[in-house]
Amino acid sequence: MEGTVSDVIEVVDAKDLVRVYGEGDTAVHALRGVGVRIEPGQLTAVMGPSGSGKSTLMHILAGLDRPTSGSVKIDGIEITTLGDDALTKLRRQHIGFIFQFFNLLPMLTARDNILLPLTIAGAKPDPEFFDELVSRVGLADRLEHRPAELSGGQQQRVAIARALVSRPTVVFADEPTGNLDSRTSGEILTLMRSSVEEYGQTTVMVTHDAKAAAMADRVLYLADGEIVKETGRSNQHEILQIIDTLDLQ
Ligand SMILES: Nc1ncnc2c1ncn2[C@@H]1O[C@H](COP(=O)(O)OP(=O)(O)OP(=O)(O)O)[C@@H](O)[C@H]1O
Repeated sequence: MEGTVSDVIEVVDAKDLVRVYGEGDTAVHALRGVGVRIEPGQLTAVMGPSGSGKSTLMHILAGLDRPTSGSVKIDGIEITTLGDDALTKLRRQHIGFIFQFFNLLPMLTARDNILLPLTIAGAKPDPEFFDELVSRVGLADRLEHRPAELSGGQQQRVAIARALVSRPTVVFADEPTGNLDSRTSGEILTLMRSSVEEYGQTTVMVTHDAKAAAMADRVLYLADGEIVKETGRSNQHEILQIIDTLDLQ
């Protein structure tokens, strides 16, 4: 039967991911057989010590890098075998990005930065959703400012709105609070949590921040290229214990 609950497709379904950088004696095994399934509407945090493979995993799941072997499906589409053009198109349609250093275009206003994914895709914004999004991220009176005229927190809000504006299948965030003070980090995390609650936005976030992980529905812990542990929502005590064990900070 088609369309039954059992047909629900994972937003992200990755199997047996291996990523080796370099060759021979100098080869680095960044991922050693990682499998991840992400269900819709969840905030997943990925934690682990420096060099454990978090960014490598995120880049491969997001189609920014290719695995040495293994499979990644986004919304049921196998992306590891797509050609470059098809992969670029898939990223535009299905994926939003939030980076540690914001990655805004300096010559564009906040408005044009937010609209960029739609502009590139030749799509028109839904004016109602745009207004709602801009007010949710608190930028209604900053839309005509350029990034240099905005604080770090405001720049990250622009980046969040840019990631959400096309209603992507999944948002990947790489240490979104890594370059912000603790108060601003808290505001940004609250905003990311609310995009999960309000818009059902599936989000995967690499983070070193225990507060960020405590807001997640699920936390995956990587060590030396493997997933070594997984915990559920807001189990701060357990998260802190694991951070201690893995010597993350
Ligand atoms: N382009 C590359 N060439 C060679 N080795 C690489 C490359 N990118 C990453 N690595 C290596 O792969 C391993 C995993 O790196 P990765 O950046 O994924 O770790 P991470 O957990 O994100 O670290 P951090 O928390 O410090 O950002 C590391 O040993 C790293 O040095």
